[in-house]
Amino acid sequence: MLAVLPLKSFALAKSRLSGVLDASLRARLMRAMACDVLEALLGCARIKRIVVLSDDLEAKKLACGYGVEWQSDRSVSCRPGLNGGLRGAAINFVSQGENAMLVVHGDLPLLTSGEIDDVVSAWEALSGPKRVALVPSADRQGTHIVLAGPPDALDFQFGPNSFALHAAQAHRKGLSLAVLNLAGAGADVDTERDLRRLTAARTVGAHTRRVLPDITNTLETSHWIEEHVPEAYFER
Ligand SMILES: Nc1nc2c(ncn2[C@@H]2O[C@H](COP(=O)(O)OP(=O)(O)OP(=O)(O)O)[C@@H](O)[C@H]2O)c(=O)[nH]1
Ligand SMILES: O=C(O)[C@H](O)COP(=O)(O)O
Repeated sequence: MLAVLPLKSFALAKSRLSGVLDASLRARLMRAMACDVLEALLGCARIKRIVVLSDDLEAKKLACGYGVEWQSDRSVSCRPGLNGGLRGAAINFVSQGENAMLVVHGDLPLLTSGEIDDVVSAWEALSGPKRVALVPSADRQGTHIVLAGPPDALDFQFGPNSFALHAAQAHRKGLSLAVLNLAGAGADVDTERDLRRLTAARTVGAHTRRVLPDITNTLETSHWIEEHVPEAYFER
């Protein structure tokens, strides 16, 4: 099984956390989560090929360090963004004879090799020429994992409401579909609320766990400021 880990530039990642974490801590967090996801993929025996898809040279270095492949968005697609890059990569994988493609997002620090294995098993249990397994976010708005066979079976529609869009597309195209609700894979890190959940979680990946003390400190400091420094003190 081929797995693709798409990564936006670490310096630009997690922009929705810019109100709570500074740029350097956001980049460290994203890098750590990507390492944990890569290690979960490497720990799953059924994953035989891993490709990091990113225009970021730091992500390229990370891929090389783990001995996995790297492809740039730009080299596989002229359409910018996550969906364009994944579509271009999928078309190339079809021409290379790959029969399926597992897309796993990089901001899933609770993901385990066992959950990846569950997704592959659910997909393998489907019948029909075109099969798709989806793992939605815990709130069922986003999609965190897609396993599509053949790789171009689904047009990727990551963005707002992506789970409903992916499921509706699969239905419209007559694809066999499996949906898995998974605790680790369902938990990404986009908002301050997600960060607070992450600091309280028990089974966080080892790399992300090492960044948590600094995140906890930052959250506690901003909480202290909110409690003790009245809004009126801030210059407008
Ligand atoms: N290759 C590639 N990966 C991307 C791109 N945009 C997002 N990703 C990756 O797709 C996955 C899901 O991304 P998001 O949840 O939107 O994360 P994000 O873009 O860092 O978060 P925000 O900046 O807060 O929107 C993560 O692994 C990202 O690194 C892109 O343009 N190209
Ligand atoms: O579906 C998506 O676009 C991404 O996975 C982000 O999902 P989210 O809504 O859980 O952030």
